[in-house]
Amino acid sequence: MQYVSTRGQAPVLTFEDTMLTGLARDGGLYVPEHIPTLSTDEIAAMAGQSYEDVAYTVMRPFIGATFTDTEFRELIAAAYAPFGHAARAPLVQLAPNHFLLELFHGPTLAFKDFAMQLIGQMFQKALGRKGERVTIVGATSGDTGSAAIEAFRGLDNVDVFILYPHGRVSEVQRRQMTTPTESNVHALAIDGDFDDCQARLKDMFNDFEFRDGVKLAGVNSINWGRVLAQVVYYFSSAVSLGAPHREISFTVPTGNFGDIFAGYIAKRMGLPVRDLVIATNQNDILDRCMKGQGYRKGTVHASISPSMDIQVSSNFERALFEAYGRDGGAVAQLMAELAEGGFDVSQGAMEALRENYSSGRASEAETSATITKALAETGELLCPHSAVGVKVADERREEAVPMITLATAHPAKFPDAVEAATGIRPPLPARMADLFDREERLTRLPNDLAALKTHIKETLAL
Ligand SMILES: Cc1ncc(COP(=O)(O)O)c(C=O)c1O
Ligand SMILES: N[C@@H](CCOP(=O)(O)O)C(=O)O
Repeated sequence: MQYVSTRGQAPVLTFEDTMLTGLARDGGLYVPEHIPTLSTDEIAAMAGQSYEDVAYTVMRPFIGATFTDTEFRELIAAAYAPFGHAARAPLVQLAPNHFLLELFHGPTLAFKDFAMQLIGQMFQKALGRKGERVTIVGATSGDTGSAAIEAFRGLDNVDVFILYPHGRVSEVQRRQMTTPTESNVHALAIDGDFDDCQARLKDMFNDFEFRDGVKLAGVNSINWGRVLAQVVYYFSSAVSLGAPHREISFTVPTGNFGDIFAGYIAKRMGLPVRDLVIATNQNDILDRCMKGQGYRKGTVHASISPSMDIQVSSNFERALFEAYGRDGGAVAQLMAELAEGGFDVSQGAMEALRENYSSGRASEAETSATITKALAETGELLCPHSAVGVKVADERREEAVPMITLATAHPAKFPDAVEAATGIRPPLPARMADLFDREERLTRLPNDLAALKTHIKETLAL
């Protein structure tokens, strides 16, 4: 399996090089040159299998010769062993034909652990074999950063720098990033929003002298391995509700578009997905775009679902690449227009997008009311991101087709919003009970590329 850039001008790479490279050198994102399919029998055989076995079947066709079958099975087993639920991604029923996919039983209590724990294993194996060291720089609105730090803390061949927007992540998220004591972990509080952090990260990748000098690697969903690992739970959950013999819809709380794009890949691989619903908070650029208003950057407004406070949605580029018939030149042109403020999606591409995705948004009041209502009616305590999903799913779901809403984080990561809506302050799991007693370590920096590069180089003593 080879990987190509969404902008068509970067070298074609293997899975291993794609994983270790991060952003393509033309500024684009890597995608598989073709999307493999699974037969109905192969999908049906997943019923009753362990999450790990489903993961192997779904991801194996994308890995090529990077790992042997045995190695890959071992990496998967090690990745999911720390999860706090035997099913890894259990489904609970909210209402007739509406199910919640709990993706928050990993070490840092968010869906990011599904991919990050596996990426951590794959990086270690690949770097150990090559005898190489890399510098991971990540941008986070809260959850990617904590998951990345957990996956890479203490490793010999990796330094990890995480840029998060100062004052715009929850206290639990911040402490997950600032309290690890390992010397290879560096939490950087940036004076800006998540879009600024992600833009500076992409600037670093596009500065080849810096990129090559520090051996830059990325673990945001820029990295194809992140998207790939998230495809698995679409299969495991759909099969447990009767796929491939019936259609299933999904609603996905969306910010950077990595998670829902993984759902699209599952569909292309043969899973009978009827609707993929993009659920946004008040930062609703994607919902506006799907409603035909073009893709135009606005100001990021802080919300009670802070991990989705994103306007420039990185993986939407991958969706556009597919919608424009895999025309890298067209995507490069759109991204140049985005840098100037935004663009209109052509009619043909809009139709292609609407064949696969629909959308909805939740205001702050609607999100809060959904947390209250879900507790009263189902006993489920939702995090605000999952509540955005449940609210939009309730508007979109059809009687005859099961709807699965992705619950992307544990309510204890956002205790203020949950307490305001329900009066209940959800406790952290026992293993994190002392999180608020641990000492914090962080560096505050301006939203300035030169300052960031200097800080990283000085920390690495380069
Ligand atoms: C809790 C939570 N929910 C939803 C999202 C949105 O996911 P994506 O960025 O893959 O669209 C994020 C951030 O990515 C998140 O941390
Ligand atoms: N919500 C994310 C934003 C980064 O998304 P990613 O999937 O590209 O890593 C976060 O929690 O950091």
